[in-house]
Amino acid sequence: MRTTASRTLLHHYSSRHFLSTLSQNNNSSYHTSQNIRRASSLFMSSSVATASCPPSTAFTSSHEEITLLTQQQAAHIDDVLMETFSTDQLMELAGLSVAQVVQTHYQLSGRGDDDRLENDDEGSVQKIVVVCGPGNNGGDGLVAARHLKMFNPTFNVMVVYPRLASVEKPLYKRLLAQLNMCDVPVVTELDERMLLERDGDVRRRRHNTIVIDAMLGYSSRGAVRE
Ligand SMILES: NC(=O)C1=CN([C@@H]2O[C@H](COP(=O)(O)OP(=O)(O)OC[C@H]3O[C@@H](n4cnc5c(N)ncnc54)[C@H](OP(=O)(O)O)[C@@H]3O)[C@@H](O)[C@H]2O)[C@H](O)CC1
Repeated sequence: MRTTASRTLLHHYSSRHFLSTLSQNNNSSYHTSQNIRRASSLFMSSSVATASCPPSTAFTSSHEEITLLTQQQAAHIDDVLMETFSTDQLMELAGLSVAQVVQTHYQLSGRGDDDRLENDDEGSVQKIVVVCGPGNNGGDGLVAARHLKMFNPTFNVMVVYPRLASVEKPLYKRLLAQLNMCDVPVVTELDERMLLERDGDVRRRRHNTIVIDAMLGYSSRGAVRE
């Protein structure tokens, strides 16, 4: 029974990532998709997800109904998966799927030959900023940034990693080396000017930046601190 549930959970792992993030951060920058809704119903029908606290529902800005997991439920699902899968594997799946949902939702297509984004109108996306915390949730963000860049090298992706210096684990060192290989800049502070495509180019200021919140997952404790 546990193996079957485990397989279902793994298959939809990344969608859980979205769900738990949404439940923990009311101001999450993530948007939902049909995939997430489908995954949520699968989660809730799995024996692993039947925790003492029942799941709740919420609506996104586009009025899609989604199921939310509590911090405890999300951690429990990871505990079950960690009996069989490594952190690297789960992180890779979570980050890849975040990248896929962002690309699909925002219909990102990269730049045309003339160094402009295709469909360069007011709704186009100029930059993707992934803000990463010091834990595994931040690791998911590092993976998502890499995949977005690999989907299309012309995507303007950057990582903000405020506690970069305190991250000692070999896993994070590898993830950072991979970002370096892919030419994704990693900074510890976000300077507002980084959000502009070109200094002094007023036209480009109107365009959008996607901010992916990968700061805190289910191990978040108390009020947010530096
Ligand atoms: N099986 C797994 O573990 C996997 C989890 N995944 C994702 O990772 C998160 C859970 O990861 P975890 O490392 O346990 O923790 P977090 O990323 O949520 O954050 C822990 C760090 O955050 C700091 N922290 C905690 N509370 C606060 C706060 N209020 N303000 C600022 N900083 C905070 C904490 O810092 P300390 O100073 O207390 O050490 C930790 O460093 C899970 O949600 C999944 O998204 C992966 O997908 C892979 C598998």
